Amino acid sequence: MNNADPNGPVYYGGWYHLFYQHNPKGDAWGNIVWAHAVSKDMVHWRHLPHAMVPDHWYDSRGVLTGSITVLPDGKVILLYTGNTDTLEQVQCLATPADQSDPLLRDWIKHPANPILRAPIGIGLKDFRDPLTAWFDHSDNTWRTVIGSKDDDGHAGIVLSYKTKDFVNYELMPGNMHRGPDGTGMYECIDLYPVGGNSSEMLGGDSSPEVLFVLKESSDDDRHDYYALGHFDAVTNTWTPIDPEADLGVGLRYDWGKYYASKSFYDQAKNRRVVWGYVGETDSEQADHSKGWANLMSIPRTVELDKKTRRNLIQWPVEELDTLRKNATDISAIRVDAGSIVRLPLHQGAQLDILASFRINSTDIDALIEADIGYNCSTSGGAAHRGALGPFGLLVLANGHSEQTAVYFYVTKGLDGSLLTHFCHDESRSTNARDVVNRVVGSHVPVLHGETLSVRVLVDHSIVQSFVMGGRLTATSRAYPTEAIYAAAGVYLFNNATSATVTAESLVVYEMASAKSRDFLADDM
Ligand SMILES: OC[C@H]1O[C@@](CO)(OC[C@@]2(O[C@H]3O[C@H](CO)[C@@H](O)[C@H](O)[C@H]3O)O[C@H](CO)[C@@H](O)[C@@H]2O)[C@@H](O)[C@@H]1O
Repeated sequence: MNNADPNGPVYYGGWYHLFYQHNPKGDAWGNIVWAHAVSKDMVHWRHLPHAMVPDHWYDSRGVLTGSITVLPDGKVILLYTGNTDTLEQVQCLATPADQSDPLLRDWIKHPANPILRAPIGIGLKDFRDPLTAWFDHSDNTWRTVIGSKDDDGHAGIVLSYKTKDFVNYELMPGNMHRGPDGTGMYECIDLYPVGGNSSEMLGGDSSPEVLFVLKESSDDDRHDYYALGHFDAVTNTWTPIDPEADLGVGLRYDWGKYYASKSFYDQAKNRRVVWGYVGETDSEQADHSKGWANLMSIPRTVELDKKTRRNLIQWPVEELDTLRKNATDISAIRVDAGSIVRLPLHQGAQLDILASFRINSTDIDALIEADIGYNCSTSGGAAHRGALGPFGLLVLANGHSEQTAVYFYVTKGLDGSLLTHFCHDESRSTNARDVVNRVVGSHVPVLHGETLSVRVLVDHSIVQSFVMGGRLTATSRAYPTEAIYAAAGVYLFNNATSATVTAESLVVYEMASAKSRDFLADDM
């Protein structure tokens, strides 16, 4: 994509539109325009000409991230951050030149731009990424929020504005939310309801079971954090349901390489879909050599986990299943402690793997306590052997030099409680030396009677895992040099010392390529 953030995703005119931050002149950040692609299914994409380019003093250093709002009368509003000639971040408005064009190809920037500048006390470079607006019935105004930070405490803050015409804005008193000290600049804020009948912000669903997701992209550590909370429109405040899991310190959309996500409400299927971008973990020199950098994640539906009410569920959109072909069912394989099993597949580079595991219960019962304090990132990766883990899959693996391990690791407390972790170990994913390889992941809720399940999407240089039905996700980049195409294999492994594991269900689909291309007249 050269370069990054999804911008203004929207379903309009029968098309899914995805705009994104793009550098037409290189693979590194710079010369930022809104590139534009459309799709009927979010799988097969058609590229259109750039939608928004820097051509005014107020966005000459980049048309930065923003959003699209479709008003009830069909009017389309585009809000974005302009990076001015002095690198000040200002908010700008654009509308379609021809609203009857379902492709939304041409945009007109409003003559009053910039329509909003940073308020007193806010850094001129800390004011960006306006959110899709929603209507507040209490005073009949439109609301949007913009991310920033409070330098006193280095805490992320959510600034909210009201407007009647999208040209004039009023800053609402206080912050909708201030994160814990140290969270830093909140980029690309998102806010939406979950748990009720609809995840549409507009119009809302005021039933008591509704919670509001507040999400921020943390400029400091480049992870997407979210928290569940209550949103009070009257006081204009969002409050986390659990202060220990406040925004920027607890839950993440993804534990791997995934950033600057943005969701939209898909009225065609009454679902909320979220996009994030996946950066490179090799060197800038490698980006220059291959001539491109960064890609968009698989679009995911996002909803409240109604069983726990403590986390979200993210899952690849169902349309992705249309790429499936050649299923191999290898269910009911027993994997003894310390063993590895190669799966009989034709290729391992484009796969959709669905697996569920169960640990032999007598092995668990026989233990008094095991590996409490386990941490994916610091406990030694897939090579570290514990009593009840690691076990799972090796993908993009050739059996000797390269593999990316995706695995469970279960610990047992003295009180008999089990805690399940899911991790990606990238440390052996490539023979190349210019790559930042990590072990990433976290603990994931497993309820009584549930098997340990994971769906792994493998696509050449990217591995995306959806764990326990989507309660946790992890995305890794891998740059295998030998474990490629037909030489890329998949293995089951069990590196636990004291547990036999059964892959109760294991189905592997080969995946077709999506073959995106430029938009042609025939596509209409
Ligand atoms: O493309 C701008 C949008 O991207 C976001 C979130 O990804 O901000 C990223 C940010 O950093 C980029 O620019 C830096 C140079 O200024 C560069 O070092 C970095 O690698 C890039 O990702 O872009 C703004 C503007 O430059 C900067 O303040 C951010 O750190 C989003 O917030 C922006 O709208």
